[in-house]
Amino acid sequence: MSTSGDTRIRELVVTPIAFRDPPLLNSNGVHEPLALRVILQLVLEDGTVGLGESPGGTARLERLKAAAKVVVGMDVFDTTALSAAIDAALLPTVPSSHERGWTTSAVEVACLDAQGRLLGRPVVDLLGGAVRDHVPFAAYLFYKWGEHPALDGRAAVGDDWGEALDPAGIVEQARLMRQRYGFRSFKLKGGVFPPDEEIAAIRALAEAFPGEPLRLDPNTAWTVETSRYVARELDGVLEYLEDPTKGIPGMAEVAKNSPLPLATNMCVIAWEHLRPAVEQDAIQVLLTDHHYWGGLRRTRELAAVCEAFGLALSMHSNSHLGISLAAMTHVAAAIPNLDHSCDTHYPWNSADDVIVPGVLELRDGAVAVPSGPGLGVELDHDALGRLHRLYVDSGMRTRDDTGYMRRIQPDYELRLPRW
Ligand SMILES: O=C([O-])C(=O)C[C@H](O)[C@@H](O)C(=O)[O-]
Repeated sequence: MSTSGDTRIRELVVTPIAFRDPPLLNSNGVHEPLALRVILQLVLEDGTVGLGESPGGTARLERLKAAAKVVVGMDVFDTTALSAAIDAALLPTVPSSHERGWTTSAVEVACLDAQGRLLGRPVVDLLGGAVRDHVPFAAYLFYKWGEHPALDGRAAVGDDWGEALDPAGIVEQARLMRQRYGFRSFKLKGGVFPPDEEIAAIRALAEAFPGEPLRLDPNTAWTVETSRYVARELDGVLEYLEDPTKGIPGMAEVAKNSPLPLATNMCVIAWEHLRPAVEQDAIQVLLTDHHYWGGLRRTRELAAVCEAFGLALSMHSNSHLGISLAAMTHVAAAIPNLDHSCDTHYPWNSADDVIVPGVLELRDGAVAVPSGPGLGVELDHDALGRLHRLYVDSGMRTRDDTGYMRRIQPDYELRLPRW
């Protein structure tokens, strides 16, 4: 452990990868057979390497490559200056601060991993220390097909989760999640079937898992009126209702009469959204996500802002691998006012991870905070190479749930709100 070496950044290696994803349904369509991420290796002059992970797709990949040019020669401990430099480089072509946040966040995580390795301390210690040694996660339930159908000469691709297209299927999926990972709270991704069918699925879950926290997230598939109806029907059954309708004003309309707290990771996704959301009392729970809130330290700051305004905290996830799970776990461990278990897609994707197995385990519905230096996880270079080749060979460059759905069901129409 030493910081007496040269802590300037020599290189940021940016590697796009693809990994297997099941046919999970949502209000935009269905997950494709592959999901995309980008893996970062931040190499310091003294040879220390910090890891980061970002959602993939051409736009995010190109921005990370632009960031890689900016960071060379800067000090890895200078994260404020690093984020400002990346932000300034992206500003002319990326006007949205939310969009720029995806890039600065991924680089900040790699910096904190490198800092932790240099200091011999886990990242959570750089965020103020752990207030919990295990972070609780919720089982992320999806309506899903039993397999990706045969397409373009490719055979059908099944998995060991099976089909879930009705309340019984969702309860069965929840039982498997409980059996395999011990989850003690459940989130259902809705917006797929008419609201009464999704209400029935939530009631079936409540009966199968009495007293355990439940959430429903239709990703803005409903009108204000439908959202109010569902909130009334599920009063006393859900811990919160997530993004039932679009936008801060729409959510505020629903919140006026909702007996349930409303949560979001869609209408409050950047600092400038906090003020109107609070003024209009549009949400009661914010799902943080370090991937777009500017990194782990900014997420810790966001938690303090939420505390000041009486907003409860949960955590959002997208299809991700172990570097992201480690980062999510460290930051969640450092937030005193984390009121709800965090979301994670990890059970759907962990078979294809890029980290050496053994550190991150979902057990009893929680992940133990890694105690090794930095994020506490090591890169599996063979796995990275394999998943990079899969990316190159697949030709897939952007996520397109709607386009994929249309190829399978040509009459599929994207409508938000749908009901
Ligand atoms: O909570 C959310 O909105 C998400 O998790 C976004 C994801 O893209 C989810 O909808 C998915 O994986 O289909």
